[in-house]
Amino acid sequence: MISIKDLTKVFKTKDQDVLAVDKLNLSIDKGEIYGVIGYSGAGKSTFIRLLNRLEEPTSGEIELNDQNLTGLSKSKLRVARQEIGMIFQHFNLLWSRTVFDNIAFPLEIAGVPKQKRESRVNELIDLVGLSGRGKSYPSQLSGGQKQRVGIARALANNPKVLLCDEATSALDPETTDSILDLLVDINEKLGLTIVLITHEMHVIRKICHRVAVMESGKVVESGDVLDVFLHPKEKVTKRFVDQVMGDPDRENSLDVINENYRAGEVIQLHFVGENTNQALISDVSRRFAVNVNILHGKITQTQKGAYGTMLVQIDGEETEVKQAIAYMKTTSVEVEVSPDV
Ligand SMILES: Nc1ncnc2c1ncn2[C@@H]1O[C@H](COP(=O)(O)OP(=O)(O)OP(=O)(O)O)[C@@H](O)[C@H]1O
Repeated sequence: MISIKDLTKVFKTKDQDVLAVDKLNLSIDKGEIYGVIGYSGAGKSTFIRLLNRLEEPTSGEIELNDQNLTGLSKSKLRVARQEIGMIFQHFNLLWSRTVFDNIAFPLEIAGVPKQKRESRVNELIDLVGLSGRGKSYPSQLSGGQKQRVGIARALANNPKVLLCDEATSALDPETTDSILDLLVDINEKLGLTIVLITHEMHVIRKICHRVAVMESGKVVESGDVLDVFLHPKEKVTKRFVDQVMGDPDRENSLDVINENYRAGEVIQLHFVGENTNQALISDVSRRFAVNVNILHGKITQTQKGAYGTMLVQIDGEETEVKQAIAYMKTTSVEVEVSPDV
């Protein structure tokens, strides 16, 4: 659906050239929610703005449904852009227009006749859960409601792709969740492809099917969200996974654990599925003469199912402990022996 090849953006400033996006390659499937995560300065905003040519690429190609966006003239680009909606961190609404008129704006530009416009806007207002608020002005709305207007406006011309530029970063956690639920809802109802950028792993965890991790303008790691949670390869990815799974007291607790549980081995299990770990622990206790003590654990839900980590102490005769760990490693549960403190 979207194919990005060697996409590069260099900003030329007075003092220096800044390589914001560096030969980035990515392929995004129709109907998926694709998240791009990275710390500040990684190049995420530049990347997403390149996708609809709000920013002109220095080199590389972007294909949307086999149409090369990078080669299009201004007039053809205007038409192609109707396939791509976008929402922003600070909503970018027109403050002097009502909710209804904000949503109608792109339809006016596209030359949709008044009557059709009205029914489409009303449909969109219902879709995003703003029924009865059509006559309100943006200043009379909460942050979450403003973003709902942004979403309705972005969907007005029936785009195939929705780009989300840190769409929930200005919202509190509860409102963030309600906007993320709305994005999943429209992804499922309309089969809309969503590309989002964020610095919050919670957003990736909650709604994305796949994720790419960006650092210094490049994608350093990508894959299915659950896979990335289960096998993060890069240091930066591990830090993002820790945003969701990490316990603020983990370091202290590991110190204490290492002090207090000197016998046997302390291991960390990473697993997919709610019950996988319980099944494994009872299985191991039955098969081997060991005690399994659960020290700490956390399970979180992703779009593709549950992911969890658990810290356990395996205690018993050395050979039994070794055999138990060797057995655990043959299962679908990922085993990390002597996790870092
Ligand atoms: N218009 C510009 N002119 C010059 N340099 C720019 C411009 N826009 C972005 N950059 C630089 O490009 C790099 C990537 O910035 P970008 O805003 O894309 O990162 P980001 O991951 O979105 O970070 P943030 O979340 O802080 O916006 C940074 O070094 C930034 O200073």
